[in-house]
Amino acid sequence: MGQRTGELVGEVNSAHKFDTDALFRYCSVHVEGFPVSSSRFSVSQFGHGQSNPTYLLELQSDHLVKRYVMRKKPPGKLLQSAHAVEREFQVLHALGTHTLVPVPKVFCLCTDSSVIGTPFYIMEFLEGRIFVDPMLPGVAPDRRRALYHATANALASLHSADVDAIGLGGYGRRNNYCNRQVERWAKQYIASTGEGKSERNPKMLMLIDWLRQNIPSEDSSGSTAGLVHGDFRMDNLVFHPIEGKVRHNNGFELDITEGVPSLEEYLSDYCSAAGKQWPVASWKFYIAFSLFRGASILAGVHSRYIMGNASGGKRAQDAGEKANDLIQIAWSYIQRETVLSQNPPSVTRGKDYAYGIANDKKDEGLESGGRFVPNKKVKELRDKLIKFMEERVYPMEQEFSKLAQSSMRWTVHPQEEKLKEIAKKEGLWNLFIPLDSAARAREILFEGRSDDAIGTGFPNQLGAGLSNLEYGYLCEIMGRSVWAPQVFNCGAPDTGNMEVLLRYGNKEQLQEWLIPLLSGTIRSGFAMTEPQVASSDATNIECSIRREGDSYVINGKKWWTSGAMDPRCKLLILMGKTDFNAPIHKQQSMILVDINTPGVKILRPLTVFGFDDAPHGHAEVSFENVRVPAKNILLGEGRGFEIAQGRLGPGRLHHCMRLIGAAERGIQLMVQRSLQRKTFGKLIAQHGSFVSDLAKCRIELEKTRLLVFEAADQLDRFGNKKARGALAMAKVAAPNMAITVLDTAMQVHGAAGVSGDTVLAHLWATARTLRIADGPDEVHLGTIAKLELQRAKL
Ligand SMILES: Cc1cc2nc3c(=O)[nH]c(=O)nc-3n(C[C@H](O)[C@H](O)[C@H](O)COP(=O)(O)OP(=O)(O)OC[C@H]3O[C@@H](n4cnc5c(N)ncnc54)[C@H](O)[C@@H]3O)c2cc1C
Repeated sequence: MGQRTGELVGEVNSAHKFDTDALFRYCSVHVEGFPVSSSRFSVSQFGHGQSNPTYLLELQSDHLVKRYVMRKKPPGKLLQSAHAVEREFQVLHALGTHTLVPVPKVFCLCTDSSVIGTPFYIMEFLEGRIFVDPMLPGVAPDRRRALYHATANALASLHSADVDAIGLGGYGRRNNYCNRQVERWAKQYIASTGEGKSERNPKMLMLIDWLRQNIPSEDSSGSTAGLVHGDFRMDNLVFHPIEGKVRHNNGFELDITEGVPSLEEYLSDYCSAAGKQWPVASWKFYIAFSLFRGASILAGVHSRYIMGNASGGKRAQDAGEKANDLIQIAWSYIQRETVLSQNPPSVTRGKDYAYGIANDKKDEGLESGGRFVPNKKVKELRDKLIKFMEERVYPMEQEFSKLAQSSMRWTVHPQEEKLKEIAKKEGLWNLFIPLDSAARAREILFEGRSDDAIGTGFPNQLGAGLSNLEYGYLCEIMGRSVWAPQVFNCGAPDTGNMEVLLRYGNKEQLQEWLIPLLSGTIRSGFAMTEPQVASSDATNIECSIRREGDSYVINGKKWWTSGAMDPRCKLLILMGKTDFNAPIHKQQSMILVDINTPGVKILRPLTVFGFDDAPHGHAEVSFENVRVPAKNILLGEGRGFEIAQGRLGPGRLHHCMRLIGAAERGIQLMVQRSLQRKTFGKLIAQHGSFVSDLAKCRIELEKTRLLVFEAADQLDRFGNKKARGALAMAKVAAPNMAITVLDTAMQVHGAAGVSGDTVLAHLWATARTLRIADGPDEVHLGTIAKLELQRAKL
C-alpha cells in the first residue's frame, strides 16, 4: 500500500533547521499566490530520501490551507556537483513549460545562500501516494504490471524529450557521458571515504578500473544523448491519491493495472517505448555502472552521517554497509557469463494476451468463456512455459547453434540435458500426451493406478492430462524456438512415436521403449520415406519385412529419417511391407527396430537449405538383413496403414501449433527491428508499406491460429476421422502462413534476415519443409476437396 505524501513528514531534523521567518518573507515576494500573512506557518520535513532535504510548507489563512514544497541543499561542505538544486529547478521548469511530461510546477529558485543558508527552490505540493517498497505490497497484483509498464513508458518519454527544443541544449555535453560519470563518481567516492569518513573498499577501486575499460563504444559519439534522470525509481514517483496514477516524478501521469514484471519484460517495455535497441552488448556495463554509482552515493551519505549533516537517520547510518553490498553485487554481476538474453522476451505478458486465443489476461475473461479461451490450468502452464522460454531457452539459442555448427555438431549440448531435468521438475514435461492415450498407458502399465509405478522417479510422465486443444495453447509457445520442443520432451518425431506406442503398443513394448522415451533418456526416429519411390503415397513403400521363425528380417533403404543422427536415438519405428500380395492397404506393417541392430547403417545426414539440424539430423539409412524379434511388430501384420493414420492426425497437428509460435516470433522480431532501424529518415515502422505488411501478417496468423484450434477441438470431440477435413486445412494453412510471415520478417531485417545471426532463416527453412514433410499440400488439398464434393453429392 502506498503512503500518502502528506503523511511522510515529521519534525525538521536538527541538522536541517533554518530561519523559517526568512523563508516566509522571501516566498511572500517571489512565489505567485503565496500569502503575505498567515495565522499559522508550519514547516515539516519529508523523512524519505537522503539527497536534498525536502520540506512541506503549510500556511493557514482563515479556513484556507495552502501547501508548498521546498527543496534545498544540505548544510555544510558538499561534494562538487552533488545536491545541485539549481539544476533540478532548471530541468523541472523546462519540462513543465515545454513538454507534456507532468512535473510539479516550480515557482522560484533562490540562489542567495544568505536567505536560509543554502540555495533552495519552491514547487507545488501534490497530494498523492509514494510506494517505498518496489514490490508494491498491498497493491492488487493485477495493477502492478501496468504500474511498472507505465513507469517504463514515462522514463522513455523523458528520454525522448528534445533537449534543444526545450531550451536545455547547451545544458550539458552530449558525448562521453559514461566516461565522465565514472570519473565523477570515482572522485566522489575517494572524497567521501578514508580517514575519519566511511571506510574505503579496495574492491571499489577494482570496479572503477573495470568500468573504465568497458565503456560502451556508443558513449564517445553522443548518439544516445538525452535527459538522464539520475535517480529514477519507484519511490521517487508520486502516485495519484485515489486513481492509482502517477502524479509526478517528481511527477508523471500514468495508469496502473498488472503484476510486477521481470527485469527483461520491463526492459523490453522500455526499449519498445523509447525505440531503442535491445542492449545485449552493453547491459553488463550499465548495471555494473549503476551499482557503482549507487555505492558511491551511499558512501557519501554515510560520510555525511559520520560528520553529522545527513538527512535520513538510521538509513544514513547503514549506508556504508549498503555501499559495500552494492560493490560486492557489482563484482558478482560482472563475473556472470550471460546477463541478458540475446533477444527481448518473445512477447511481454500484457501484449501476449492481446490477440485471439491469448486473450486470457484477466480472470474475468476466463470466467466469461469464449470459444478458444484457455482455462485456468492451461493458463498457469502457459505462464510457466513462457517464463521458462524467456529465462532458459532463448538465452541458450546462440550457444546451441554454435555447437550445432562446430565439428562437435553431432553431440548434445550438456545444457540441453540440464534444461530437460528442470522442465521435468517444473511439470512442463510430456505435455503433448492426450488424456485418452495416457489413460490407456496407465491401464496397461500399472492397472489404472495413477502413481509413478513406472518407476522413473518423477511424476507427470504421462503429461498433464490435457486435451489436444489445451496442448495447442502450449505447443505454440514451444514452437517459437527450434531448440525448445525437445527440452520439454515434446519434439518431433518422438511425440508421434510415443503416441504410436501409447495407442498401439502392448505391455512389453511399452515397458521396453515407451518408458525411456517418456523419461527422455532415449530418442527415436520414424522410418517411412524411401528415396526411390514417391512416398507421399505410402502404398509405394518397398522396404520388406519378412517373417523368419521368431524374427522379422528387414531389407530396404529409407531417407529423411529425422532424429536418427542424434546420439541418443535408440529406436526406429519402421514402416515396410510384410505381404506384397495382400490388398493394397493391408500390405504394410510397422515394426520397432533397435538402431544398434546389425545391418542398420546410417549413410549420411541430409540438409534442408544447408541446415543439417544437428544434432538431431535427417538421415539416409539402409537396412540389410536386419533381424529383429517378432514381438517387435506393432499391432500385428498388415496394420501399418491404420497406425500411420492414427499417428499422422494429432502428431502432425503439433507441427501446425509450433508454426503458429514460429510466426509469432517472426512478428515479434520484425516489430522490434522496425522500431529500431531508420531508412530514408524514418523508422521502418513509419513506412506505409511496412505497416500494411505487418497488419496482413497479423491477420494471417490469427486466422490460422483459429483454424488450428478448430482442428484440435474437432480432434478432441469427434476423433481423427471426422476431424480430417479441419486437420487437412490446418496442415495447408499453417506452413504457408508461417512462410509468409517469416519471409516478411526476413525482409524487414534486410541482409541480417537471411543470415544465421537471427533465428528467422532457420525458422523459415523448417516451416518451408512442412509444406512437404507433413504430407505435401496437394495431398491435403485433395482431402479437403474430396470432402466438399462428397457433401455436394449427399
Ligand atoms: C525436413 C524433413 C523431415 C522429414 N522427416 C521424415 C521422417 O522423420 N520420417 C519419414 O519417413 N519421412 C520424413 N520426411 C519425408 C516426408 O514425409 C516426405 O518427403 C513426404 O511424405 C513426401 O514424399 P516425397 O518426398 O517422396 O515426395 P513425392 O511423394 O515424390 O511427392 C512430390 C510432389 O508430388 C506432388 N504430389 C504428390 N501427391 C500429389 C497429389 N495427390 N496431387 C498433386 N500433386 C501431388 C507434390 O507436389 C509433392 O510435393 C521428411 C521430409 C523433410 C523435408
